[in-house]
Amino acid sequence: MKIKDLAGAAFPELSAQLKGVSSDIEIAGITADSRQVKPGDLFVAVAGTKANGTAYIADALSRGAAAVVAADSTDTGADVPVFGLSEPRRFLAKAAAAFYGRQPETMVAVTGTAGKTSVASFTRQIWAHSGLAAAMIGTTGVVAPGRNDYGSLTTPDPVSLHKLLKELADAGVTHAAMEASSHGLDQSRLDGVRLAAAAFTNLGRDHMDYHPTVEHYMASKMRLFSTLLPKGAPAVIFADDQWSDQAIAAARKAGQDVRTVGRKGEFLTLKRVEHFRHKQSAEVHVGDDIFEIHVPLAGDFQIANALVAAGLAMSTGISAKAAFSALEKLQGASGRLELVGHTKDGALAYVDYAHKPDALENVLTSVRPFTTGRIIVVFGCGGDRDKGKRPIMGEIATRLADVVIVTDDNPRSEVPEVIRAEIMATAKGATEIGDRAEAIRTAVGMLKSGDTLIVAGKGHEEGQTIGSVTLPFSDHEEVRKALGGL
Ligand SMILES: CC(=O)N[C@H]1[C@@H](OP(=O)(O)OP(=O)(O)OC[C@H]2O[C@@H](n3ccc(=O)[nH]c3=O)[C@H](O)[C@@H]2O)O[C@H](CO)[C@@H](O)[C@@H]1O[C@H](C)C(=O)N[C@@H](C)C(=O)N[C@H](CCC(=O)O)C(=O)O
Ligand SMILES: Nc1ncnc2c1ncn2[C@@H]1O[C@H](COP(=O)(O)OP(=O)(O)OP(=O)(O)O)[C@@H](O)[C@H]1O
Ligand SMILES: N[C@H](CCC[C@H](N)C(=O)O)C(=O)O
Ligand SMILES: [Mg+2]
Repeated sequence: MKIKDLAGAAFPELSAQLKGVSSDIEIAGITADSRQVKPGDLFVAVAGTKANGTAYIADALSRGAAAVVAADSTDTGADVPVFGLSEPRRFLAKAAAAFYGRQPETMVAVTGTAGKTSVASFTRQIWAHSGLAAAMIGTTGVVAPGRNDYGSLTTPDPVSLHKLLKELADAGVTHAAMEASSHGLDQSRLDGVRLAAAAFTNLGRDHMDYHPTVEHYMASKMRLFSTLLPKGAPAVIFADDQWSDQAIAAARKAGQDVRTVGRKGEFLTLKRVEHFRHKQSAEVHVGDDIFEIHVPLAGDFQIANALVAAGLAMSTGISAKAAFSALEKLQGASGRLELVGHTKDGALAYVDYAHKPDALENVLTSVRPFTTGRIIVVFGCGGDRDKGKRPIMGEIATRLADVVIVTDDNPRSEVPEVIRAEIMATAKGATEIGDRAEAIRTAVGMLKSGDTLIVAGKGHEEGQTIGSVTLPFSDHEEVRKALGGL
């Protein structure tokens, strides 16, 4: 593809700079990582959290880059043009979209602190229930007809993302739901995606290592409405969160068709909810119609997620009736309050991905109504991530559970004992067991009839990162092994 076609109408700033021979430069590929440059590639130098890509222009050139885009145009002395653009990350996304050229025709994105993976997964399931070839892209990876790949980032970098979207479109996928993380939005990872609708779930404390303030965190999330979703497109917003009004205001300001869902929702109004052990039923009003919905999952928050997903599906052509009937067969996203097994006398063991305060609070509150005995929780906090959440989570665990075991999550480059001590500081009466497998065995061994065990923080993850090494580890497997050994 020629660089002039890549720039095209999508990036007038670059088109304006292209003249003469440089506009005919043939681009073989695009990357923002100099180490991945192959001869003929376009290297886009972006500023990151650890390094600035401009420092690697020389490296990219030595590997055969055909052109470079950076924040400033500089003369490299080499026979390769360096185009200066004010927003290289945004260009990277637009260029990747143009380079790969195709995406599933109908795409939606969901943002929020908690519930993104669940909503993306439920939306895919509702579409699939209506016979559509549907996919989801998020924390748990990629799920599409005939495809289930484990993932690493919640929102992939733009080059991987658009390569994936083309693959999905080529494989016949027409509908895709993706997660928009605050990092992804802030770093313009999905600026090249054409969205038919978008959603907001809620805002809580997370990623305060990355965002200087909560307002910055919220503003990053709001880019989904203010910058990415086209004017007039449906914006599905969960109405019962304390940040809902701000999200509604952002979407209204951007001229979108705001559709609120929840108890205060006007598009889908939640009336009555009944919680059972493994399922919930609710009454939902849609205009003048009243529906009884049944969701075969535990956890109050799953009703909220199900409504947001139904709102997205209905905003992309699915009828209310079809959306709600699909909810009856919903499968939870892997590791989201997932019942992994039970003891012989019926104590339940769940694996959950709560790794931030609100999520932990929600999950522990959700299991209380059906726990006649004790709630036992095993959790830790990841290293190299927001340290401020550790004491908050310690307090929540001891307030809402009866037995708390503090263990390791992914310590990464941090000293595990230090992370645990920061949690233990507020977790009065908690037991500390660093080895996660041993912590799970101990907790399972304590279970008596009526108890509920929550192993929180790692959900679907299949490894544990200690230092720079990731060893195979699965909470599911450890819980099953421990239950089997009883
Ligand atoms: C903090 C963060 O978001 N980092 C992501 C970001 O890296 P960065 O921009 O900070 O990179 P950097 O190391 O400062 O380097 C700057 C630039 O120089 C380039 N470089 C660097 C070295 C070199 O030799 N040559 C070179 O060209 C890099 O490729 C990069 O383009 O861009 C990279 C490429 O897209 C990502 O891989 C990387 O994710 C790291 C691995 C990460 O852990 N991210 C997490 C925090 C994350 O994004 N999480 C969110 C939210 C999760 C949730 O749901 O809660 C997610 O969407 O997954
Ligand atoms: N709507 C919700 N409100 C509050 N807590 C929720 C909600 N949905 C899920 N949770 C909690 O958050 C955890 C993660 O859920 P999910 O994976 O769907 O969210 P996410 O936004 O994708 O999270 P992440 O950013 O970590 O990928 C769940 O295991 C549960 O504990
Ligand atoms: N996407 C999140 C996942 C955190 C999961 C938790 N197990 C941890 O390692 O902290 C992050 O990278 O911050
Ligand atoms: Mg997620």
